[in-house]
Amino acid sequence: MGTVVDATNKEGNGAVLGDKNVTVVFVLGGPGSGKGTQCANIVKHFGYTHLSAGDLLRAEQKSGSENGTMIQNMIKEGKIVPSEVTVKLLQRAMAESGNDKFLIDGFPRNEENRAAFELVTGIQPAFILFFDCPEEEMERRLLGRNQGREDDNIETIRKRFKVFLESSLPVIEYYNSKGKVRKIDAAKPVEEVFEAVKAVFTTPDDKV
Ligand SMILES: Nc1ncnc2c1ncn2[C@@H]1O[C@H](COP(=O)(O)OP(=O)(O)O)[C@@H](O)[C@H]1O
Ligand SMILES: Nc1ccn([C@@H]2O[C@H](COP(=O)(O)OP(=O)(O)O)[C@@H](O)[C@H]2O)c(=O)n1
Ligand SMILES: [Mg+2]
Repeated sequence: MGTVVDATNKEGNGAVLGDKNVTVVFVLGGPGSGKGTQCANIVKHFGYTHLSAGDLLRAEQKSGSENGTMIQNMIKEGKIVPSEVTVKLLQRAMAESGNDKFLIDGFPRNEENRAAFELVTGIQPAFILFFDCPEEEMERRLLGRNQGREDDNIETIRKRFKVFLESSLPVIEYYNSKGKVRKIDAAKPVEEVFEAVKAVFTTPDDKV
């Protein structure tokens, strides 16, 4: 059964994706678990469009939007931006992509994100790719990421870990109870992690 995405474009001119059937995979895992890295690989092999909620928020902040200062403050504190903002950015990016298969990376990060996306788009994810990685390894990766991000400092990293445990893990548990989580050992080298990811995307049940 298909899902109708009634996405609204920048000018608010209504349905852009029309009645396209869309497939959404949520890509979750702690900060530094390798979500962005693996999404780039999945895009090359499986024809998905990668939408990183964090990247969309950073772009919105830099574009001088009225929400710019709020977004910057939330990111600096490792807090989760209200869903109203993030869901709109995701909807717009989906509509503009022209694709019908999406990896939504770093979203939903809390129950509010999850419920708002479902309510507004009516979309249920095909499955959840969960990158499981110990905190020490994630910390090491974030401190070495070198992308000039304002939140990759030890103070903010600790806050992001706390938010992950308190707000994001319960969302993963929610989907796990529905049998939708595909858990990957993300502590291994990039190529090995991708082998496990490929297996998920080529398993018949999940061939989407
Ligand atoms: N399997 C891995 N082993 C070692 N380093 C990794 C691995 N996956 C990603 N990295 C590195 O760790 C950092 C965080 O990865 P990234 O994909 O940005 O994670 P996330 O989007 O989950 O925060 C980057 O510098 C990336 O190059
Ligand atoms: N759904 C989301 C995703 C990110 N964010 C914000 O953006 C920050 C960076 O998210 P990200 O996904 O780019 O970070 P990583 O997990 O990739 O390191 C988060 O710590 C939040 O402050 C958000 O508010 N809501
Ligand atoms: Mg990322």
